Amino acid sequence: MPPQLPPTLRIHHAPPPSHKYRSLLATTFFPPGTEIATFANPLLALPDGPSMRTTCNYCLSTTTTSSSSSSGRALKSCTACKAAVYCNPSCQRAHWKAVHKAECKLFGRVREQVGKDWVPTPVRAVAQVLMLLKAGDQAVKEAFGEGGGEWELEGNVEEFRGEGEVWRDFELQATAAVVYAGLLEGEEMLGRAREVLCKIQTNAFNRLDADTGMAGIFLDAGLAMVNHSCVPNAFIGFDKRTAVLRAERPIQEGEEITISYIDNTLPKSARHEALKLYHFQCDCPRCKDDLDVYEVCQTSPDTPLNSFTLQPDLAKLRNPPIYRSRVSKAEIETIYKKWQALGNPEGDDEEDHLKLAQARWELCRPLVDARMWAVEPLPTTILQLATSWQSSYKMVVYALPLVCFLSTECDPFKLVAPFMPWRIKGILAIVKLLAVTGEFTASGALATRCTHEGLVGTLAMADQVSMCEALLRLAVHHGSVGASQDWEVLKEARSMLEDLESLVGREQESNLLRAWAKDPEDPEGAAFFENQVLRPINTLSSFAVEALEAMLSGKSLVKK
Ligand SMILES: C[S@@+](CC[C@H](N)C(=O)[O-])C[C@H]1O[C@@H](n2cnc3c(N)ncnc32)[C@H](O)[C@@H]1O
Repeated sequence: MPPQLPPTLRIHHAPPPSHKYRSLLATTFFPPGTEIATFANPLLALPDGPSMRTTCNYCLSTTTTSSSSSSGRALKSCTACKAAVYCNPSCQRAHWKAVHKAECKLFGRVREQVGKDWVPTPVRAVAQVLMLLKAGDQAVKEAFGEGGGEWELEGNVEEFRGEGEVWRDFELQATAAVVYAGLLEGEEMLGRAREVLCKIQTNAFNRLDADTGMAGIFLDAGLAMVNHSCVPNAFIGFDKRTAVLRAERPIQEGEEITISYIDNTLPKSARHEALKLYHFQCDCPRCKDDLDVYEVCQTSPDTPLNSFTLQPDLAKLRNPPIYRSRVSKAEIETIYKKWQALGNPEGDDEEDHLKLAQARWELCRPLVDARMWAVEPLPTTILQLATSWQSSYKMVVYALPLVCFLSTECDPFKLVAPFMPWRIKGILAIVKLLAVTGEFTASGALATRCTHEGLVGTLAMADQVSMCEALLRLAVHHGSVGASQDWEVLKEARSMLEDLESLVGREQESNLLRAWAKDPEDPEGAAFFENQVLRPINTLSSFAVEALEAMLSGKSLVKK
């Protein structure tokens, strides 16, 4: 079947000298959070090479062990190649029909030649395309064939060819794909394989899984027409084998739809470095005026949506930190470059991790002094520490102020729309830690697990169950807007909320929170949220920086 575009979208051809070529336009108005289109029949959808034994190779649902799927059932290997795995027979049949029939023998060749049972993702993707072209697949021919048809993908081949090292790497990968696909290695075939690889690099989206972090690639000929902006009006979410394009901001009928190909909250030079892969000069407003996250947030049409969030102070979202001018944009670029150059520690040595965290924090010092919490690399530095503390016996309680801080002082400025999946994940992180501290509080163990009196006192006074319920109501509300109903994080939030609602003896609190969730202006409900949820979360958040400073300077936490 030739590719088809959903009726909510149309293609616009930009006249020269624009290098944009084609773009996607909306055929109707989309309010923030609404679904623009789904893409359920991709040309390519594959898990990342190393995770192909723990991910269903057809529907791409993930699992943490090789022996059990997320539903508790074992993933079954293809009996012929023993490399591709599936969560059920219908996924296996569908994959066989879609591509595995052509690629199954590839894994035997790989095993024979390099002794592995997986292939790097781009190599497998190119091999799949070459085999589908050979099999005469119509949609793949239109996207990858030569002849400049309407659906032929942009490959920026000449630009890639001009990049010495990148091109040499492409040549190696293309050769491997041809060999593993069992095709004849003539110059024509190798040339075709290189071109396919250029098209995949330019048009496939990284299928980053918000639940597991595992990536893979996804390529749909229609979705591939969407251009980039560092202040996009849309974003893509993945639900197994389907990509969903959603509005991030209001989109008018006839307006171009844009997404961000990269992490658009990084400083300008880091964004441009990441965009090099796509060979164009970004001239979006964030790039033109070198706006930082606070400046983008200030003018975002989505700011009012935050009135039902953990940062409902819209004036704060519209006013950047007062000391912001103390750190110039050039200084931020330098900090970011030095921070990146620090790299990652090898191995699990605690000392090495601590030293690196100290060096990162010291580099961020000017941002800390200017209270520019949402400017990278500061939020990532805090997130890395929060993540490692969450699983540390000694530090788990101290992770709580950090995640509260990220959800109140960093995320709302970086990702203004509250339904963005990473913001919802941040809220769930608070709930999970409150479940731990709630148990410590109930069993009397809190004071022995934490020496910070302010933290212990706040938790002792707080109604941690109501805090969890309010947070879950926020997560369920925004998760239902910005993600699919099958999103694991949303399902988890729903089930936790059900458990809390069924607790006896807290009907009054639950009723107040239900009233607040239905109408955030409800006076009693709003007052309850303000006093019992927002206030303790802000207090916890206020301990984050001192906890970080104390821990990173090797002091135990000062008693307050
Ligand atoms: C995924 S494709 C997008 C569709 C593309 N415009 C086309 O007609 O095939 C990515 C390529 O589109 C172009 N592109 C994307 N965003 C752009 C932008 N903001 N300005 C100029 N070109 C852009 C670049 O050539 C990039 O490599």
